Amino acid sequence: MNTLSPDLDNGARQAALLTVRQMAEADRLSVVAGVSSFELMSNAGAAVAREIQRRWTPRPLLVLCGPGNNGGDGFVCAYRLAQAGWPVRVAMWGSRAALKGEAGQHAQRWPGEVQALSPAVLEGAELIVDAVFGAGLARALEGQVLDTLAAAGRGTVPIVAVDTPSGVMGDTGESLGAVAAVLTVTFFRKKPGHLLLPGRDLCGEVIVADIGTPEAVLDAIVPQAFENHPGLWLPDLPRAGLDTVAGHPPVVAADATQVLTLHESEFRRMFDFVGDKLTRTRAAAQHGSAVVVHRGSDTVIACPDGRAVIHCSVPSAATGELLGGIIRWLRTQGMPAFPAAAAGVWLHDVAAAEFGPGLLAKEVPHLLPGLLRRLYG
Ligand SMILES: NC(=O)C1=CN([C@@H]2O[C@H](COP(=O)(O)OP(=O)(O)OC[C@H]3O[C@@H](n4cnc5c(N)ncnc54)[C@H](OP(=O)(O)O)[C@@H]3O)[C@@H](O)[C@H]2O)[C@H](O)CC1
Ligand SMILES: [K+]
Repeated sequence: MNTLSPDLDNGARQAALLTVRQMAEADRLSVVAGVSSFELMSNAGAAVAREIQRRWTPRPLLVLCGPGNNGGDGFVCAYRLAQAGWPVRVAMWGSRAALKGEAGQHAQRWPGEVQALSPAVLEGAELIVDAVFGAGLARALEGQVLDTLAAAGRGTVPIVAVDTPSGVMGDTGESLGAVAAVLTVTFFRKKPGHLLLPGRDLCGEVIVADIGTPEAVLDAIVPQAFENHPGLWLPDLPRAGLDTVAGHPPVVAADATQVLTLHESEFRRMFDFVGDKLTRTRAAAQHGSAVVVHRGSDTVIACPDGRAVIHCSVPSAATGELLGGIIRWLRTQGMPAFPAAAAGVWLHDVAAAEFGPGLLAKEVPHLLPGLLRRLYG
C-alpha cells in the first residue's frame, strides 16, 4: 500500500498535521469516545508543567492566561507547578469569572491571586508561560496583550508557549504580533503553523504531548497535510532501488505527473496566488495538475488532489538542479510523483549534509542507494 495514498497508514498517521478546525474536531470526537474536555485540559496543562520541570529547576514563574481554553491550560500548569513547590504567579487578560466551561472549572482551582495583564507583571519573573491565545486566535494582538508580550520578548526571560506562541496562526504560521518562545508544547499533533515560517522560528523547540486523544479520531478527520518523514514514503520506494547502480536503471515511470521544483522567486514568476505558502502551493499544484515543490527552509510539496507535505530544513546553498536530479532518479525507480518529491526533498537534505556542497546531480545514482539502505535499517 502506498503510504502517501488516501488510506491513512501508520507513517501518515504519525506525520499528520491538523488544522485548527480539525483539532477542534479531534477534541469533539475525543469527547464522543469518552475522554472529557476537562480531562483533555488537565492533561494539556500537566504536559506543559512536566516539560518545564524537565528543563528548569524551580524559579519564579509567571503564567500569562487568556480568556479561552488556552488560558485554561495555563491555569492547570500554574496549579501543577505551585503544587510541586514552585513560586508561581498568574496574570490574566480578561476576568477569571468570565472563563467558561472546563477553563472556568480549572481556573477556580487556582488558590492564588490573579493579576491583570500588563507589562508591570513581568517584574521578578524568571520564566514565563504564554497561555494567552492558542488555536482560537482570531485577529491581531493589540492593547495590553501586545504590550505585555512585546515587553517579555524584549527581555531575556525564557518564554514557554502553550500550543502556539500567542499571535501565531495555527494554520499558516503567520504572526499577528507574536514573540519568540524557547519551547512550545502542543497537543496530539502539530499544526501547519508549527512548521511554516515565521511560526516555526517563533515556536523554538516543539514538543507534541499526548493528552489522551484517541488515535482513531484521525480516521474520521482524514488529514491532508503531513510533516516530511521517511515513514511517509519509504513503503513507496521499490526495494529494487536499493541495489540499482548507474547504468542498470529499471526505468519504470509509476505515473506521468509532472514535478515542478521552484524557489520563491520562480514561484512568483509563474503564479500570482495570494495567501500563505501552504495555500499558494496547493493552488499551484491544482492549477498546473502537477506536484509542486515550493522550496525554502519550509519547503511545501503539494499534490493536485490537495494533500501536502511540509519539510523543515536549515537553509542551504544546494541547487534546485540537484534536487531535480534526485527526484528524477527516484521516479526511475518506479516511485509515483508525490512520494518521490517528498522523498527527494528529504534525501537532498541528507545528501547535502553528508557529501557537502559540491555534490553533483550526476553523482546521485551512485550515492543514494547507500543512503536509502541505511534508512531501511
Ligand atoms: N486537542 C487540543 O489541542 C486541546 C487544546 N486545548 C487548548 O485549547 C486552545 C484553544 O482554545 P479556544 O478557547 O478555542 O481558543 P483560545 O484560548 O486560543 O482563544 C479564544 C479566545 O481568545 C479571544 N481572542 C482571539 N484572538 C484574540 C485577539 N487577537 N485579541 C483578543 N482576544 C482574542 C477569543 O475571543 P473572540 O471574541 O474571538 O471569541 C476567545 O475568547 C488550544 O490552543 C489549546 O491550548 C484544550 O485545553 C485541550 C485539548
Ligand atoms: K499561547
